[in-house]
Amino acid sequence: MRRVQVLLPFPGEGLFDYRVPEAVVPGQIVRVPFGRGAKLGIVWSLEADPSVPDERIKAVEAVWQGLPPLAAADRELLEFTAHYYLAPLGEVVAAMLPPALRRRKREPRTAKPDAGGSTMTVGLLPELTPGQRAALEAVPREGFSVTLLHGITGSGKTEVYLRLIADCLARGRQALLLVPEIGLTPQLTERVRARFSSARIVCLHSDAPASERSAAFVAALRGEVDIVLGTRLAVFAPFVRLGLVVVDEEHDPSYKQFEGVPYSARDLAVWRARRWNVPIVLGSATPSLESWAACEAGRYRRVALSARPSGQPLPTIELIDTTQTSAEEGVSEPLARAIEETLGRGEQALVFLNRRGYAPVVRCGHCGWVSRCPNCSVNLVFHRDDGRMHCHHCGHRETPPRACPECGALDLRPIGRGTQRLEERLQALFPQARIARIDRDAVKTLPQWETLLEEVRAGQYDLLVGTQMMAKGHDFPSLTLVGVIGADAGLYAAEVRATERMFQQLMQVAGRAGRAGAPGRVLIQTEFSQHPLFRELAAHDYAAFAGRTLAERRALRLPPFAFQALLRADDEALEPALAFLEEARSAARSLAASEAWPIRVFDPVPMRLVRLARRERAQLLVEGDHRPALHAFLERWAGALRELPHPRSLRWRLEVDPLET
Ligand SMILES: Nc1ncnc2c1ncn2[C@@H]1O[C@H](COP(=O)(O)OP(=O)(O)OP(=O)(O)O)[C@@H](O)[C@H]1O
Ligand SMILES: [Zn+2]
Repeated sequence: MRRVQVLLPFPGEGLFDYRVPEAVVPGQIVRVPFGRGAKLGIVWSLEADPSVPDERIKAVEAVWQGLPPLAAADRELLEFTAHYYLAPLGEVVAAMLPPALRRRKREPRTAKPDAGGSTMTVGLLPELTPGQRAALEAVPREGFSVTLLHGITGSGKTEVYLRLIADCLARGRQALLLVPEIGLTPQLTERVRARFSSARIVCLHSDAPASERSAAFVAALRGEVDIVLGTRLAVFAPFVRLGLVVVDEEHDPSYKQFEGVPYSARDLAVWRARRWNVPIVLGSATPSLESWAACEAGRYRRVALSARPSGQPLPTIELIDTTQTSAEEGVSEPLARAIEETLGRGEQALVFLNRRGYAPVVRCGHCGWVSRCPNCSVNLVFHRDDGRMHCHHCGHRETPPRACPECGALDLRPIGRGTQRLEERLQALFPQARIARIDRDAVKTLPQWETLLEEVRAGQYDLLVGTQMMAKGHDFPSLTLVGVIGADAGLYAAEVRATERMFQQLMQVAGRAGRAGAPGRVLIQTEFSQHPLFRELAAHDYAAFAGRTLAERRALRLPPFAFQALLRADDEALEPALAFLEEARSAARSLAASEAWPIRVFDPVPMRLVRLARRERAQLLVEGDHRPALHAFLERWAGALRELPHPRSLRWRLEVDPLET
C-alpha cells in the first residue's frame, strides 16, 4: 500500500494522508473514512508526510475508478482560488464538489454511451448584421485572449455567443457560458437549447435540484458535456477539452460570491481561459469599469456592437425634474400622461422602482419614532400583502403597533414608497389597466417567474411595476415606455461603485423599451437633472460615463487603479470587533513598513450597516497600487491574523477585491 495526500471538503486546509491499495493518479476521486463517517475527496499529491506512523493512516474506502481524474488545469484552478482569495483549500474544493455527490456512498454508474452529436441545429439562422459579422471576425478562436463585447442593449450579443459556441463545438471542444442569474433569464437557456438541440448541455446553478447538480458534475468530469451553462458556481465545473468561455452581462454583481470563499466568477473565468489557453468573451451593454479600463490599457480587446438588428434606434431618454414638477404620490404629471398615451396605443409601459414593499418605514407623526429592526441597523419595511413590517436583511417580521411605542400617539404612517404603493397609485390613476408587479415578493419561484414572463410577452398586462429584476436582459416586444422613479439614491452614496451601478441599471432598464416595432421612450424622474451622469445616459454614451468616472477614480486612486482587500470582523458587540481590527492594523502597519511598494492601511470603522442579524460589524480596508505586492503583503498579514487571539464569539474574514467597501 502506498500513501497519498487527499483533499477533502473541510473548513480548513483539507489535506489528509491516506493509504491506497491501487495505483492512483492525482485528481482521482476517492471516498475516505473521516471521523465517524466518510467523505468524498480528490487525490491531491502522491507525496505524503513520511513522519506520520503507518498505523495512524487509514486506508481509502474506495477509489472511484470509473471517473476520470480531475484535470491538472482544474486542480490548479482550486489552488489558484485558494491562493488568490487567501482561503483554505478545503473550503475551495467544497465549492466545486456538489453536496449530493459528496453524500453518495457508491460511485455513480457509467452513463449509457451518448451519441453526443454536438452540431448546431441547422434551421433558419438569422442573417448576421454587419456588426455581428465584424465581432465574430474579431474574436480569435484559438489561444488565450480576452474580448470585451460591448454591445448596446438589444444589439444581438447572444447571437454572437451562439455562433462562437457553434464554432467551438464544431472543433470538438467544450464551451462554458456563464450568466448572472439563470432564473431571471430563462429565455437565454431556451435559446441555447433550441440552437444546439443535439448537444449535451448541462445547467449548473444553486437552485437546481441537488441530484441534477451532482449528475452534471459527473457528466462534465467524464467529458460527456458540450456546453456548461450556469451561474457563478459553474466556474468550477470540470472540463476535459474546454475551448471557449463566455461571460454574459459581465458587469453583474451576482458574479461575486459573498458567502464562504468570496470569489469573483468573472475573474476566475478569465484565469481559467488563460490556463486552458482559450479565448474568453465578456459581454455587456454596460461593462464593469474594471473591464473597460483593461481595454484602455490594452490588456483586453474591445469589440463594439452599436446597432440593433431590428434597425430600431435606442429609446429617447428624457428627464423629469422633480424640483420643478411635483410628483404626486411618486408619479409626476408628464410620466402619467406618457403612460396614458402608451396604453392608449395598446403598448406596454414599465415603471421601474428599485424598492420592494409598500413603504420603507413606518413613522410616528407626533414624536418621529420610526420602525427599526431589533436585529439590524435598518428600518422595517411595511408590506401591504400581509400587513406586517419586514426586515429586508434578516427576515424579521412584526405587526405594526396600533399606537406609537414611544409616545402612545395614534399617528403611525407608512412613509415613502415601494413597489406595492406605486402599484396602488398606478391602479388608481389607470383603473382599466392590467398591472403586474414584478419583484421578489410577487415572484417567488422559477415556474411563477417563467409564467409571468410569458404572460407579459403575450400582452396580458398593460402596465408593469418592477424592481431590478426587470433590468436584466429581457426582450418584451410591446414594451415601449419605461418610467424611472427614485433613482437618485445612487448619485451621492459613499460606495465607490454606487454611480457605476446606478448607470448600469438605468441603461439596462432603459434598454427594455422599444426593442421591436414602435420606438421606445424613457422618462426618468430626478432632482438632479444637471448631473453629468444623466447627460451621458440620455446620449447613450457609456464611453463618456466610463471615461469621466475612470478619470475620477484614477485621481482618487480608487479601483481599478488601486487594489483593495477588506478585513471584516463581527461579534455580539462592536468593541471586540473594533479591538480585533486595531490589533490587525498594528500587525498590518509593521508588515507594510517592510514592503517595497506602499500599502495603505486605513482605520478600523464600523460598517455602514453596522448591525446585521444581531451581530455588530466593523471593517478595515487596505490598499495597494500594485497587485502582486498587495498580494504578497496579504499573505503575510493573513498568517499574522491567524495567530491573533480573539474572543470565541468573534468571526473575521478577509475579502480580496471587495465590490462594496
Ligand atoms: N442577426 C439578427 N437578425 C435579426 N434579429 C436578430 C439578429 N441577432 C439578434 N436578433 C434579435 O434581436 C433581439 C435582441 O438580441 P439579443 O437578445 O441577443 O440582444 P442583447 O445584445 O443580448 O441585448 P441585451 O443586452 O439588451 O440583453 C432578439 O430578439 C434577437 O432574436
Ligand atoms: Zn433585521
